[in-house]
This record gives sequence, C-alpha cells and structure tokens, in this order.
Amino acid sequence: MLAGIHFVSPDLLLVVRNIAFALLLVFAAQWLMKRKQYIQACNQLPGPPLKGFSPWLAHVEAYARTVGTVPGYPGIPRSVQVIDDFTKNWGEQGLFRLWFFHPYRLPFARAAVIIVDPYLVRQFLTQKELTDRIVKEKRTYKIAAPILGGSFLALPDGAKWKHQRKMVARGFNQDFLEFTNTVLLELLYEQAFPEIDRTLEKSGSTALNVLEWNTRVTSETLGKVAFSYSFGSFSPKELTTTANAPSLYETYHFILYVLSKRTRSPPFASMLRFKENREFDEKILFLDSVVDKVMRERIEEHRHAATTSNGNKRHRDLLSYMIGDEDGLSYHELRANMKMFMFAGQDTTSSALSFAFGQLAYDLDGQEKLRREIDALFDSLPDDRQPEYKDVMSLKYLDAVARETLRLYSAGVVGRTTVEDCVLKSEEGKTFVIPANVSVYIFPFVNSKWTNGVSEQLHEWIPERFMGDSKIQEDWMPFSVGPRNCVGQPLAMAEFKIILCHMLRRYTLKRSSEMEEDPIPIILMVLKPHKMTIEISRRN
Ligand code: HEM
Repeated sequence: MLAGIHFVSPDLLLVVRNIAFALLLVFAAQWLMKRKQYIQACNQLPGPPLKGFSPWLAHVEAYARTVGTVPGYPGIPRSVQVIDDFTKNWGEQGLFRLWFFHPYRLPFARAAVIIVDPYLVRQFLTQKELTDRIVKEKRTYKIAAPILGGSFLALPDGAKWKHQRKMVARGFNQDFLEFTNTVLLELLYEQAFPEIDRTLEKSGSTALNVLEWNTRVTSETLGKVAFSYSFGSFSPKELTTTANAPSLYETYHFILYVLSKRTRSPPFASMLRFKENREFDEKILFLDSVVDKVMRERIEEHRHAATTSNGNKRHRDLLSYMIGDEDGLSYHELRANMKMFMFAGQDTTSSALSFAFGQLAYDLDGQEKLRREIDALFDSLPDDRQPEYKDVMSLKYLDAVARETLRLYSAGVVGRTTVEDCVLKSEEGKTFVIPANVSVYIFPFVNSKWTNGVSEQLHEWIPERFMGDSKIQEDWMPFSVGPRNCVGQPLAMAEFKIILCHMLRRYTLKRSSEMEEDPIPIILMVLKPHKMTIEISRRN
C-alpha cells in the first residue's frame, strides 16, 4: 500500500487535494446558502425583530430572563407569562415566529413558530397534506425519553403507532368509564375523603394542598383502571416509597421539574454527574422497578384468567386491552406505554381539577350554582344510591365548568417539527409558509383566549358560555385535534366530573390566605398551578 503511494506522482496528489478542497468549499457555500434561505424564509413570518436581544440568547431565553423564574423553582421561567406577552404583541395575525437560537449563530439558527389562531391550528393538525409534513417535536421528545420513550405517544405516525393507539382507544368504552366511576366512589369515600376529615379534625387547619391531593387521587385511579394496581397513595405508608422517593407524587414532581429544566440546557448537560442528574437517574430506575413489578403481576394474572375462565376473559383495565390476544403488544411496548400513562394520565387531570377547585373557591356564586345541580341529582336518586357514570355526565353546569376550566388551563402542550414547508391560510385569506425544520408549538390555553377581534371576555372564567351554542365550542381544543389528539379524553372528563361532583356534595371550598391572588400557571412539561392551597370545610 505504502509502496503504491510512493509511485503516485506528487502533482497528482496536489490535484486531488485541490479538488477535494474545492468540493468542500462548494458544499460549505451551498449549506450556508441554505441556512441563509432558511433564516430569510422564517423572517417572512410575523414576529419580533431581534434588535435589542442578546445575539447569543435570541428571543425566548433573553425574554424569559426579564420575567424571572417561578418562586421555588430555580431554572424554571414564568413561561406562561412569556407566551402570553409575545402573543399579545405579535399574535394578531394568528401565528408568530421567534428565534430560539439567534440567526447570528448561523450553523445553529433555529426558529420556533407559535400558532395561536384556532382556525390555523385545526388546519395544521388535521389536514392530511400538512400532517404528512410534520413530526413530533424532536428535541422535547428526546429529552422526555426517560418517561415517554418507546410509548405510542412518542412514536411517529405510522403502522406501529396506529396499531398501539387502536388497541388502547378501544379500552376507553362505556364499560370502562362505569368501572372508573365505581373505582372512584370506593377510593373517595373509603380513603381520600376520610383522610381529609382526619386532617381537618387533627390539625384544626382547614387548608388543603389540592394539587397534591388531586394528584394522589388521579394516580391511584389510574393505577386501578389502567393496571388494576394500587400504588397505595392513601395508605399510611405508600407501597411505592423508598428513602430516595418519599412518594410517587414527589417522584413525578421531581422528574418533571428536571425534564423541564433540560429543555433549556445544552444536550450534554444531562450527562454530567451532577447531584440532580444522579437523583433523576435513581428516580427513573425506581419508577422502572415499580412498572416491572406491576407488569409481571398483571401479565401473570391475565394469563391465569385466560386459561381458567373458559374463554370468559377479563377485559376491564387498559392493560388487558393492550395485552390483547393474537395482536397484543410485546413486553417492551407494554412497559413503555404503562410508564407513559403514569405521566400522561394523572398530572394532566389533576392539574385541571386543581385549577377548577381554585376558580370555584373564588367564584362562590358559581360554586353554589354547581352545588345546587349536584344536590338535585343526589336528591333524585332512590335509597341513597350513589350516582352512576351516566348520571354525573348528564349534569349540564358541571360540564360547562369542566369545559371552561380546560379552556383556560389546558395542561397539554403540542409540539411538532416541520419536515417540509407547510402552507397555512387564515380565514381572511392570508397565506403563511412555515419552512421545513421549524419547531411549531401550540398551547391550547392560548388558542382559546385568542380573540381575533371578537370581544367575549375570553380571559375571564365564565362557565355559562358553554351552556348555549357559541363559536367558542368550535375553538375548544384542550385535548388537541386531529389523528394525534388525546386518546384519554373520555377518562379525563369522567374523572374530572366525578371527583368534582362528590367533592362539592361533601365540602365547601373557599379562598385561603395561602392562595395566590392570581394562581401562577407553571409549565413542568404540562401546565399546572404553581401552588393551590384552599380552605375546605365539611358541609352539614
Ligand atoms: C385534562 C387532562 C388531559 C389533557 C388536557 C390532555 C391533553 C392532551 C394533548 C393536548 C395531547 C396531544 C399532545 C400532542 O399532540 O403532542 C394529548 C395526547 C395524549 N394523551 Fe392526553 N390529556 C389529558 C389526559 C389524558 C389521560 C387521562 C390519558 C390516559 C390515561 C391521556 C393519554 C394521552 C395519550 C396516550 C396521548 C398521545 C396520543 C397519540 O399520540 O396518539 N391523556 N393529551
């Protein structure tokens, strides 16, 4: 080989080297040209100029620094205020562009588009020619891989996602929702309410951290309806506790906090062996061990039931649907989906419930109106019978309260990356071209407040707006729209209504001195109240 090189003339080597260098220059020039075109195309979209912003930090980060962080959460900016302020100033046309990474950092320049007009959101998420041009937002899902990786929520559209979604979707049927009602009645009256009563008696204090209480109720419900498993969230000693993970609630809270911080740090930061990262890894390992334990027990039970029940198989919890018969999911897929459900299915609903408790603690007239409807239902039932699922679902004002709460405080955030140019057209006929390789974010809690000149006091809590026909119903999309909308919506709505119904039947809610005048919504992967402690007292 070396001898071969020896015989190549030095002139030829020089020519080869020069050609390689020239090719490199051509590629670099083409690449830079493409980046320039990308920046120009993104700048065609409405959005703030970069003047006045730090050349390194660009809009999002630089502006976040001006609004500060959420009290008690170092590293977490008041993102909701950032989004609201940008929307107020730049959202008039229905969408706007921000720079994540400054165009001066040419190789890394990266734009984000926020779509605020519900009309454009529907187009973007439902029209096939557009949904074919987008994928789930790459960076966020990569960061969230420790809890979402391998689940169908994180999978790209395709046969694998479709199959898993179909298996899960058939689980959310009438029978399952009635089962949820039964599970909740038992949980509330045998564990969750007695615990409140004991606390009220013992401490003399009437303040309840409803965010924590609701999360324990929703995670316990999810454990039962999805996997027929009790996490023991209301036992004196939670079954899932260890020295490093005092409770499932705290474990999740910490994991979501760290993941949210990681969305704002460079990718390598999560690999450094800081105390926080080590603790994060330990908690993920702990969650994995809980999931494995539940899975082994439940799969064994399922097999046993299948062989001993003369073909009369149990199809009650979600896992049974996913285990399936011939078309069931592999152990790996089941495990990933179960872990994902523990994230997607509890914090979201408990956040909505906590905002509703908070709103009703302020709006005492609304609370009384809702209680009258609930009391009338209980009074109409014979022999102290508890309401069934369909009874609770028939309550009109309760439905309006659920919808209004989710309109203002939808927990879910939708993130996509464009893989090709996407053309959107507003109702007024204005055309927007979102170039390929842009992160697109949709915050349902912003869409439903975007007025487009309509003055409907959209920032205010008015459940009555959902009692009649209104355009607002059309623009209501807290569970997103299109093929990737929330598959768990029926469960979320059922839990929300059943818990609120029984809560108001038994207790009254009032503002507490610890309550923030305007609850600060905080984004820890999902939107939730920063703090929600309210006064609670037993009705006579
Ligand atoms: C109030 C409560 C809830 C809200 C506001 C909510 C909101 C959302 C939103 C906005 C999405 C779309 C995300 C995206 O497109 O990137 C979504 C997806 C999803 N949600 Fe929910 N959710 C709630 C409760 C639940 C519950 C209770 C479950 C299950 C037990 C659940 C399971 C899922 C799953 C699996 C997906 C992914 C669907 C897919 O990609 O095909 N969610 N949710």
